[in-house]
Order: sequence, then structure tokens, then C-alpha cells
Amino acid sequence: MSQHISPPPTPNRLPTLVSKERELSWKIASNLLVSFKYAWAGITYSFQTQRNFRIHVAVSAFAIGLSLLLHLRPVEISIIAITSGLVLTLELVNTAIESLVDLTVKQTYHDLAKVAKDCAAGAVLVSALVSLLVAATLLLPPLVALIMTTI
Ligand SMILES: Nc1ncnc2c1ncn2[C@@H]1O[C@H](COP(=O)(O)OP(=O)(O)OP(=O)(O)O)[C@@H](O)[C@H]1O
Repeated sequence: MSQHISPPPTPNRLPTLVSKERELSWKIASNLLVSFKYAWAGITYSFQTQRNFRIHVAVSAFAIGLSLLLHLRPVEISIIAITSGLVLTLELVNTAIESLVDLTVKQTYHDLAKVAKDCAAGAVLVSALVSLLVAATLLLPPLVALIMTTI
């Protein structure tokens, strides 16, 4: 049996397609404040259900707190904040992908479900390792210097 493959949308069909896609949404945020409320609900859900997200929040807060305590330069604090933010952002995207995969395949095994989940988890791991390297590079020298002066 041949599989029907739909053609890609032409540019002039795109606006119709986009508006139809939005019609599929169960609910659409009515204003900016409501959008923020839903975004916060996503962050809260991740925090409550994902142990890794809680660990990343704690480590990020610790790294930023330490950089302030050690009087790092504003650009260094910004770099630590950006890399920490990237880890948290990817953790949220990872949670979204996990939910979508579970919604699609339910409790059945699928090779592509495994690829999607493993790659999303891999993205978090890569960002966490880079973030750790950046934090160690910027925080260790002043931390060691402080310890040396106090002993
Ligand atoms: N439906 C599925 N089909 C195939 N493999 C799956 C499926 N669901 C989960 N897996 C495998 O099990 C692993 C763990 O699944 P889980 O849903 O806990 O995701 P996770 O990325 O480990 O979660 P977390 O990031 O919270 O640790 C996935 O990385 C994947 O390899």
C-alpha cells in the first residue's frame, strides 16, 4: 500500500495553514499576563516533578551567589548567569519533549521515542557540562586566592 505524502505548504498557503493550526489549540492565552501565568505554570510543574531541574536551580543559585560574593566582574557574572539559564531552559524543553513523546506513544516502546528523549537529555547534559566548566574557570581562581589569604 502506498503512503500518501502531503506536499510542503507553498508560501501563499502558509497564513491559512497557520491560522488553522491555531484553531486546533484547546485554549489560547488572551493577553500577555495570562501568557506569563501559563509560562510560570510550566516552570512550577518542572520544579515539582523533575529532580534534575531542582538540582540545576540549586547549583545555578549557588554559582551566581558565589560569583557575587567573590566580587567577580559584571561580565563574568553575566556569563555564569547565561550558561546557568541555558541549562534551566534546556531542562524545561526536555520536560516538554518528554511529555509530548509520552502523549504520542503512551506506554509503548518506539525507537524514535527513544531517540527524541535521549537527544533531549543529551542537550541538557552538554549544557550542564559546559556550564560547569565555565563556572569552574571563573570561580576557582578567586576562590582559591580567598582561601589562601585566610589560612
Ligand atoms: N516510549 C519510549 N520508547 C523508547 N524508549 C523510551 C520510551 N520512554 C522512555 N524511553 C527511554 O527511557 C529513558 C528514560 O525515560 P524518561 O521518560 O525518564 O526520560 P529522561 O530523559 O530520562 O527523564 P529525565 O530527564 O527526567 O531524567 C529515555 O531516555 C529513553 O531512552
